[in-house]
Amino acid sequence: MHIAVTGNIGAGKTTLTTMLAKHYNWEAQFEDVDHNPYLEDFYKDMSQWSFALQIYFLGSRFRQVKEIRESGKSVIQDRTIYEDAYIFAENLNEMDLLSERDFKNYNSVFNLMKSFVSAPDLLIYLRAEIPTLVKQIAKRGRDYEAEMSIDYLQKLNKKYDKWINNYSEGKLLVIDVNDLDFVSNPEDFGFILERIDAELNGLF
Ligand SMILES: Nc1ncnc2c1ncn2[C@@H]1O[C@H](COP(=O)(O)OP(=O)(O)O)[C@@H](O)[C@H]1O
Ligand SMILES: Nc1ncnc2c1ncn2[C@H]1C[C@H](O)[C@@H](COP(=O)(O)O)O1
Repeated sequence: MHIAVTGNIGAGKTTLTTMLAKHYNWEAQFEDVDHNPYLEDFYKDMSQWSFALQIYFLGSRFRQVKEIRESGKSVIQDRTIYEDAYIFAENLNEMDLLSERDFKNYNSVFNLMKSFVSAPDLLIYLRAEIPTLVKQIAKRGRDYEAEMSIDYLQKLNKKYDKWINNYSEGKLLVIDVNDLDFVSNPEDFGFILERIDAELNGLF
């Protein structure tokens, strides 16, 4: 079984993925952030590093998909390969931070990879408004994310909502996390578990 947690930067994906992996005894697959060779440079100069970063994330995400498929285990994944292409790369192109030529090149690789990728059995979307995202990004405190603009987060949020509204590849659970503190409030975590259990029952 393949479960994936999706959502904008700071929505709580890594935190929830960790908690769910522990609760259900699933294996967790996390994003390649701490050892990512481009991320810090990307935030300093998006235009210069966007293509290199997108190719890096694409490769790393495809490796995860391959591992999930080959493992035969129940795996929960922190962010999907679709988000790299449909949210981040597309947005960078629209912001003129990823050239037409590089975006075309990127998409031809992504489309090739996509034919080998199966959608997760369950996609959990953590929907968060900008103030929630800003608060949680600050709480996490990565130096290179400190200057992230509201405009960038807003554009990504719009893309997420559009993508999720049209998502039909598999089961989808949308959780509004604006008023949920699943980190320190067991009732809020319980509410999320109830909703996931209902979806999982429908899978088998
Ligand atoms: N619903 C929540 N309530 C309280 N704190 C949260 C919530 N979701 C995330 N956080 C906190 O916000 C920060 C960012 O969360 P994180 O899981 O790293 O987000 P993401 O992986 O989506 O970027 C972490 O410090 C986390 O503990
Ligand atoms: N495909 C991507 N393009 C640009 N930036 C990306 C991409 N995937 C992840 N990121 C960034 C956003 C955050 O700064 C870190 C970690 O993501 P998070 O949503 O906080 O887990 O990587």
